[in-house]
Amino acid sequence: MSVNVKQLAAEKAVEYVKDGMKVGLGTGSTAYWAIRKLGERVAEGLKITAVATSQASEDQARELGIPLVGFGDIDRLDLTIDGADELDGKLQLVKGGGGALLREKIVAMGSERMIVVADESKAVETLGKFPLPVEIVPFACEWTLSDLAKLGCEPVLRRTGDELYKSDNGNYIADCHFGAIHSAPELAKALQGIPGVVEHGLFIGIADFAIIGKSDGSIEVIEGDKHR
Ligand SMILES: O=C[C@H](O)[C@H](O)[C@H](O)COP(=O)(O)O
Repeated sequence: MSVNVKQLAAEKAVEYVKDGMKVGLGTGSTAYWAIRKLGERVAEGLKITAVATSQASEDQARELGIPLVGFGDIDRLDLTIDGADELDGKLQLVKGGGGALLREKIVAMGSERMIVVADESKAVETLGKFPLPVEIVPFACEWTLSDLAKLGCEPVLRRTGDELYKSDNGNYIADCHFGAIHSAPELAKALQGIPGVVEHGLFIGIADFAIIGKSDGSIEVIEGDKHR
């Protein structure tokens, strides 16, 4: 029987959730399994409150009866569990394949701890094979795309069918094909200098550790280089 590596990693991470915790719910096909498991534990009596990083995760949590709170009702979270599109040995991440990077970054940075859950295909030596998602405002997006291209990438506006994709925040996502990213901090700084950029999918020094599910049924833990 083949192992569901995403489920394996996600369910391991949920073991870190304890009674009374305020939890950030990630987005994507791996976070989905974490939310599902949390729903089971809540049904068994686990007492937590949660915030979600996307409409999809919020809907899933609500269906499962996970108690959701507004951001005005809490200041910080204890733990966020979220997926990643790529992660390297320093636990620098590329996120945003599902378009949720802005909310994910707000939630992860407002958490005492962030656990990344992923399958082994996400662990890479050098970031950049997965095009870096960058959330940009629709206003003057052509200029923003041209500023992004000057950083050495080919930016492509994400689409859903014939329509331009819009994030939960009403913004566009530019998928930026940089190739190998040799200095993520330098690139992050340059991206932050572009006025039309709302946020980018590089998560540096944010995650505490990653739980990687492997097809042989084992898990690997990668410790982060957290400096926040
Ligand atoms: O915007 C989406 C998120 O950053 C996801 O956590 C990321 O794309 C990984 O998703 P998945 O677990 O589906 O590969």
